[in-house]
Amino acid sequence: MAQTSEQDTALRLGVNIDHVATVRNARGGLTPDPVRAAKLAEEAGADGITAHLREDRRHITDRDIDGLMEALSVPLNFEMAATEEMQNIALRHKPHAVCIVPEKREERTTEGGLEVAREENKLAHFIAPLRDVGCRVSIFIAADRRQIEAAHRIGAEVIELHTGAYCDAHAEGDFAKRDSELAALREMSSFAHSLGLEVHAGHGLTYDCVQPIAAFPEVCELNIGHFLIGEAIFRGLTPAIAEMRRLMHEARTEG
Ligand SMILES: CC(=O)[C@@H](O)[C@H](O)COP(=O)(O)O
Ligand SMILES: NCC(=O)COP(=O)(O)O
Repeated sequence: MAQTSEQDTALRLGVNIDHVATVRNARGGLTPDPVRAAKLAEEAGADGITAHLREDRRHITDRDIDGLMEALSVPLNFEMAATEEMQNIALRHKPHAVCIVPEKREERTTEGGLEVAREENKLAHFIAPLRDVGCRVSIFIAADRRQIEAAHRIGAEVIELHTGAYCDAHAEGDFAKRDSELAALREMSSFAHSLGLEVHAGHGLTYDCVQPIAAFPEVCELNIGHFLIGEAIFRGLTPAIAEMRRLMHEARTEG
C-alpha cells in the first residue's frame, strides 16, 4: 500500500562516516577528514550522522567525536560498546543518540546484535545515566523477539535491527536465506513497534538491498555507511547519498 508523504518523510537517513576515517588511518595524518565528510553529508540531506568509536580506535578517534560534536547541525548517533570508558565519553558529549553495539576486538565488522537478555540488569544500569543526561538510547540488536523484549524492559527508547545477515545473503545470491532474514526483520520491526520502541535498521545496506527494508512502515531510520563511502569514490558523496535517498523514497512511496 502506498504511504502518505508524512510517513515517507519519517524515514530518515543517518550517514555513517566511520570508513572515511578507515582510509585516513591507513596512512596516518589528517586526510580524508571524517568531519568534513559529515558536513558534506549534512549538506547533501543526511538527517543525522553516525559514528562508531571502537574501543581499539581502528577508525573514528576521540578527536573526531570532538570535531563532530562541534561541527554538526544534525543529530549525532554515537555508536559505542557498553564499557565505562565509552559511557564517560558519551556523558561528557551528550550526543543526541547513543547506540550500544557489541564489539569483538578481532572481528572485521560488527558481527551480531547485542546480547541484551542475558545482561539485562547490567545494561539497565548502564543506560540509565545516558538517558538521564538526555541521550536517546538505542540498542543494536538482531531480529530476535527475546532480545527486543529485553531491550524494551531495560528502558531503551530505540532499537536498531542488524541487517548484516540479510545483506550478506543477498550479495551471495542465497535467496532462500535472504528471504527468511527479511521475513524475520519485517516481523520483528512490527513487534518492536507494537511495544512502543522506535525502530531503526542498518549494517551492510547497499543500493541493491535497501528497498525491502526501507519499505517497512515501522522503520523510521536507516544508518548506512560503508557502501556509501565506497560509492563516493566513484560518484562523489553528494550524488551517492542522493541516489540512496531516491531509492528509499521510491520504496516508501511505491512499495
Ligand atoms: C554497528 C555498525 O553496524 C557500524 O558501526 C558499523 O559496524 C561500522 O563499521 P565497522 O563494523 O567496520 O566498525
Ligand atoms: N549501525 C549501522 C551503521 O551505522 C552503518 O553500517 P554500514 O553501512 O557501515 O555497514
